[in-house]
Amino acid sequence: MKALHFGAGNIGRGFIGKLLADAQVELTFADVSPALLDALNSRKGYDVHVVGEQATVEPVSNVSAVNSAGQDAINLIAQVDLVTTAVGPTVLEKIAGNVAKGLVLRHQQGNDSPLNIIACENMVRGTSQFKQHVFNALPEDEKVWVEAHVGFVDSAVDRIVPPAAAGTTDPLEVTVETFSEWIVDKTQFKGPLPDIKGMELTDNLMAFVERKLFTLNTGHAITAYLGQQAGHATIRDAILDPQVRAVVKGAMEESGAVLIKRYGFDADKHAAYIQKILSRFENPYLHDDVERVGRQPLRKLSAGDRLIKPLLGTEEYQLPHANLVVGIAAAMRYRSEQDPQAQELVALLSKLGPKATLAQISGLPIDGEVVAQAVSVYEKMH
Ligand SMILES: NC(=O)C1=CN([C@@H]2O[C@H](COP(=O)(O)OP(=O)(O)OC[C@H]3O[C@@H](n4cnc5c(N)ncnc54)[C@H](O)[C@@H]3O)[C@@H](O)[C@H]2O)C=CC1
Ligand SMILES: O=P(O)(O)OC[C@H]1O[C@](O)(CO)[C@@H](O)[C@@H]1O
Repeated sequence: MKALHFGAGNIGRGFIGKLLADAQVELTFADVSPALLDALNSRKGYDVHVVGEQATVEPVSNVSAVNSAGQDAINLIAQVDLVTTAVGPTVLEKIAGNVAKGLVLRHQQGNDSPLNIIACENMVRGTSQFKQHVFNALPEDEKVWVEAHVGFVDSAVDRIVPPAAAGTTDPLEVTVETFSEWIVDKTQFKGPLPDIKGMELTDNLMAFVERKLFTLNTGHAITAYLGQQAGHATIRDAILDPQVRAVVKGAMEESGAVLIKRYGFDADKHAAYIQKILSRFENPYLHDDVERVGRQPLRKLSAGDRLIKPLLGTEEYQLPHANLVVGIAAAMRYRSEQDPQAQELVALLSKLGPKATLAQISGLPIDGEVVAQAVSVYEKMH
C-alpha cells in the first residue's frame, strides 16, 4: 500500500506517519517546511521517542517527502491508496486545491482503484469538512467520478505530541506519550477495509469523536487557560495545581454527563476515562506548554468546538455547567504573542467588550444567561 501524508509535524511524524510506516505502507510526507522536507529526504527516517514508565526509541524508516504545494504531491495523489492529513484545521482549505488537482489527474490517468482520504485533526467530522473544500475546488464534471472512487473517511485521533524540547536543533526530533488511539469510520471507505495495526474501525464514530474532543480536549484546553491565569508554564504544573484540577475535572464531568446521556456511555467507565486523561496531563516525561495547548482561542471558543459544544449539551439536557463556564471565561483571558488568534481576541475585547466578543465568537445569545455568567467570571479573573 502507498500513502501520502500531509503535515510532517508532531502528529504526522509522531503518530500517523509512524503507524503507517510501521505497517509497511510506502509513505511520503507532504509539507511546506523546507527544513522538514530536506531532513526527511536526506535521512529517509527518524526516531520517535516514546516516553512513559519505560522510555523507548522507535525508528521510522523508508520515508520520503515532497512539497505539498508542488506537482510531486499532485502526481502522488494520482497514484497512492491512502491520503492522510495532520496539518491543523485552518490548513485543510489550503491543501484542498492540490488534492483536487491530483484527483483530476488520477481520473485522467485511468486509475480507478479506490482511494481513501482521512483527515486526522481535532475536529468533528474533519474529513467531511475537508471533502467540501476539495469539492469546491473540483471541476463540476469530475465530481461524479470522485464520489464513486474516493472515500472521505472521518476519524478521531488521540495522542499527546508536544513540539520538540527547546534547544533541539534536529527538525525531525519527536517525543510522544505511550497512549494512542486512531478511530476511523468504517462505513465511509471505498474498496476493501484496510488492515493497519493501530487503526481501529468503527460504525459509531460520532460517539468516539465527541468522547475524545469533549473530554480530553475540553479538559486540556481548560487546564491550559486556567494554568496560564495561575502563572503555570506547563500542562503538568497546571494540572497539579489543586484549584485548576478541580475545575478541569468538574468541566470534564459536566461534559461527560452530556456524553453519557447522548451516547449511553457507562458512567463508571467514563469516570475511569476522565481519571486516565488527568494522569496523561500529569505525564512527567512530556514538556507541554500551556501556550501550545491553548493555541487558536477563537477556534476553541467557536460553537462546535470543545468548550461551547459541551456547554450547549448541558443546556439541552438541563445539566449543570458551572465549571465549563469558568473554562470559557479563562479562554477569553488567553494571551500569546505568537498566536494571531490571541491577538484578534484582544482586539475584539477592546473594540466590543467581553459580552459582545463572546457572543460573536461562540454564537451564544448576547443577552443569555451563559454569556452573563462567563463575563462575570472573566471580569473577576485579573
Ligand atoms: N500534537 C498533538 O498532540 C495532536 C494534534 N492533533 C491534531 O493534529 C493536527 C496537527 O497538529 P500538530 O501535529 O500538533 O501540528 P504541527 O504544527 O506540529 O504540524 C503541522 C504540520 O503541517 C505543516 N503544514 C502547514 N501548512 C501546510 C501545508 N499547506 N501543506 C502541508 N503541510 C503543511 C507544518 O509545516 C507542520 O509540519 C491538528 O489538527 C491537531 O489538532 C490531534 C491530536 C493530537
Ligand atoms: O491541536 P489543537 O486542537 O490546537 O489543541 C491542542 C490539543 O490537541 C492535542 O494536541 C491532542 O489532542 C492536545 O495536546 C490538545 O488538547
